[in-house]
Amino acid sequence: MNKVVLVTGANSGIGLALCERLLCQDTEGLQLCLACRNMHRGQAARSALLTSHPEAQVALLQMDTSSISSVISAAREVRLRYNQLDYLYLNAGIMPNPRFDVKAFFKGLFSSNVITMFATGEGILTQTDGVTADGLQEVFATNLFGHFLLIRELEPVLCHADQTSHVIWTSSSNAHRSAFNVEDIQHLRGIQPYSSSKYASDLLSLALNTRYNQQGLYSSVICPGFVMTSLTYSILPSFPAFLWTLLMPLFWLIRLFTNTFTLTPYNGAEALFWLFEQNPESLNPHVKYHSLTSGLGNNYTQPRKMDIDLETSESLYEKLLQLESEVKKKLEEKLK
Ligand SMILES: NC(=O)C1=CN([C@@H]2O[C@H](COP(=O)(O)OP(=O)(O)OC[C@H]3O[C@@H](n4cnc5c(N)ncnc54)[C@H](OP(=O)(O)O)[C@@H]3O)[C@@H](O)[C@H]2O)C=CC1
Ligand SMILES: CC(C)CCC[C@@H](C)[C@H]1CC[C@H]2C3=C(CC[C@]12C)[C@@]1(C)CCC(=O)C[C@@H]1CC3
Repeated sequence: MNKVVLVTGANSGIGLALCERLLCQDTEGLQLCLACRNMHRGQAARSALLTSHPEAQVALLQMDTSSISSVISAAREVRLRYNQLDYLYLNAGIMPNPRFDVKAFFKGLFSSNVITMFATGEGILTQTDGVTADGLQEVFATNLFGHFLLIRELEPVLCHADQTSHVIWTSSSNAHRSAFNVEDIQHLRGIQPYSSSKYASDLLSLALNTRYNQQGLYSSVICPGFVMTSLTYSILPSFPAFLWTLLMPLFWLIRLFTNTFTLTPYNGAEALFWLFEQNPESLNPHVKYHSLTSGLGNNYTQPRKMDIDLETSESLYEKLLQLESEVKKKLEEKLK
């Protein structure tokens, strides 16, 4: 039986590396669906995958996770194309207008927190958020809410009594409880929308397990480590990509102290790939699976307990359900 795998944000970085790794492992038994907001970039990714795996079944799906109508019509298309979805990788993500606090960085360099700073980016990154056409905070809509809506819309192909399905979130070590407020789930009143959205994905994954395990749907979260992609390049916009490459020897050195410097999309996709091979029923809903790379360059996956609780995850879930019904009502009125 072919396994059907849908990946959001599949046209670049960690998402594309995951697709490449999945096809390397099993070209013929997979039906890959690349969900991309930009079809030109999606086409380029599909062509690259088919060049290295000409026999593979790779489909494209247009979806902008920040747009309610786009998610709803993409989900409708998925329901038409497939009877069952085995894996749903929720990987698309943004960190818009990042601000790198140089002063805090140098202060952190000479503190006892230096390893944590390099592993999580804690204390040195803030962002300025935008607002989507639907009136939602952009980071929340893209990284979390669009994906939540997608799961809800895909229930008929994800929930089967006799078969399990696995939803896998690309979260982050930058997901901090301190950045999240359950009274402000969109992070309207803060300067760390990225961290808030990733912490919310950790909470949501737990709530999904509570509500859906009996229907065969399981959810897990991973952290890819620090990976050089367009998302990280944008943190220092005046720093051209080749300068990042020049810094690689320094990063390899740092890797001797923190195995979270996975650096390449291939390494960063390790935990995503590892989860593909696991029985979802055997996984712990309270842990995050980290992609790690040792000083010698060996990749492995390590579970680490998350700083989350059931009560907050349930409150978040209720608020997401409420927002879902509000946005759907608005959409119906617009279509009338
Ligand atoms: N790089 C790192 O160090 C880390 C990354 N992560 C997470 O990994 C995930 C992948 O990021 P990464 O590979 O690094 O970065 P990339 O920028 O390379 O990949 C992000 C992907 O998400 C897509 N995307 C962005 N916005 C939307 C949208 N509105 N609708 C649909 N797709 C969208 C992008 O598409 P497009 O090409 O059109 O922009 C792109 O394919 C993200 O969730 C990120 O938060 C987590 C921890 C560390
Ligand atoms: C010599 C300097 C130019 C080195 C600067 C390094 C920092 C820019 C990076 C150190 C740890 C990195 C990190 C992230 C971004 C870049 C760093 C702060 C993330 C926050 C990116 C997004 C994530 O989801 C988690 C990453 C953690 C580590």
